[in-house]
Amino acid sequence: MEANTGESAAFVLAVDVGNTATRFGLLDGLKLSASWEFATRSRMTADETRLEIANFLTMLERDCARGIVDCPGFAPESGGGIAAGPADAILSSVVPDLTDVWVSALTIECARRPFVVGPGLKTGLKMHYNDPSEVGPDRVATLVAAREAYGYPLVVVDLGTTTNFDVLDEHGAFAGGVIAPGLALSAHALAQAAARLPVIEIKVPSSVIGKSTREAMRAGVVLGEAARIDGLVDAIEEELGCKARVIATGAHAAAVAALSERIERADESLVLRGLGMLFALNSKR
Ligand SMILES: Nc1ncnc2c1ncn2[C@@H]1O[C@H](COP(=O)(O)OP(=O)(O)O)[C@@H](O)[C@H]1O
Ligand SMILES: CC(C)(COP(=O)(O)O)[C@@H](O)C(=O)NCCC(=O)O
Ligand SMILES: [K+]
Repeated sequence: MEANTGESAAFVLAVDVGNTATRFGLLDGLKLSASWEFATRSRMTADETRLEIANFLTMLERDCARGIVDCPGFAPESGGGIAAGPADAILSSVVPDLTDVWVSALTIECARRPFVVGPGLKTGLKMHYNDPSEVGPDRVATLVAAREAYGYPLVVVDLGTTTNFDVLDEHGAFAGGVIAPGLALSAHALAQAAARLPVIEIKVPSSVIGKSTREAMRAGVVLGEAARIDGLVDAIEEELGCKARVIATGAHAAAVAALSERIERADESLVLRGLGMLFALNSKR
């Protein structure tokens, strides 16, 4: 097998393994041309993982041919597609049990080892965490893209399995952050702990004073999340000693951004774009 020489292929496959969802991105340089998401399973064989990669690439070829995805170089008729690549990949996994299986599958599918975000990979980000190896690689990739797009000081609120806040200080360094239960997790915790509380769908309630069990729970979970974000952002700014821009990302970003006073906008593809930037940074000689 070829070693990863840093000689770049035309396309880079980015993989973001989250606790709830796994995302693929097809990167054409720093441009995210296409993405695809599927539910993370707690156990997957290397063969099943290869199948997910193959499915994504096959679907991309079809979508390019149909003009659904605008990535001309990936279309088989222009010499792109599966036969031509991608020969390079970069992985972020916050599920340690799945990391090895993804590395094996990507190594086989791309014929060289993928870059893995973690200790040893250049990020260009100064980390003020007691043990920087503790920081989730998704947070690192998110911040790399967010810093480029929005500058600093900055707070990125990632509304996924957890609601985590990633803070860039006035020098653009990772100052640390906050990890709180995510929206679905909060809703499930309520249902699990109290016999009369149902599992609710995450939706914005029509009023903060709930007139039914479900509406009251939605106020607690969804409106509560927005209030928590606004309150914590104020506290973060106080501790930083300066004002910061606030961007939301993750599955629930758009819904919560609309409810928050402090979130300026939702930007869902930060992790995948950050992976593209990290790939570029590390494949340069
Ligand atoms: N197919 C799905 N299955 C379960 N949860 C989903 C699904 N699609 C969206 N969600 C919601 O998205 C959240 C996960 O968001 P995401 O940003 O993908 O997180 P992660 O990066 O942690 O996997 C879940 O907590 C849930 O509320
Ligand atoms: C904070 C996280 C659980 C977020 O994961 P996600 O919600 O995206 O699945 C993940 O980044 C993680 O496991 N981090 C390690 C702990 C830390 O960053 O301090
Ligand atoms: K998250």
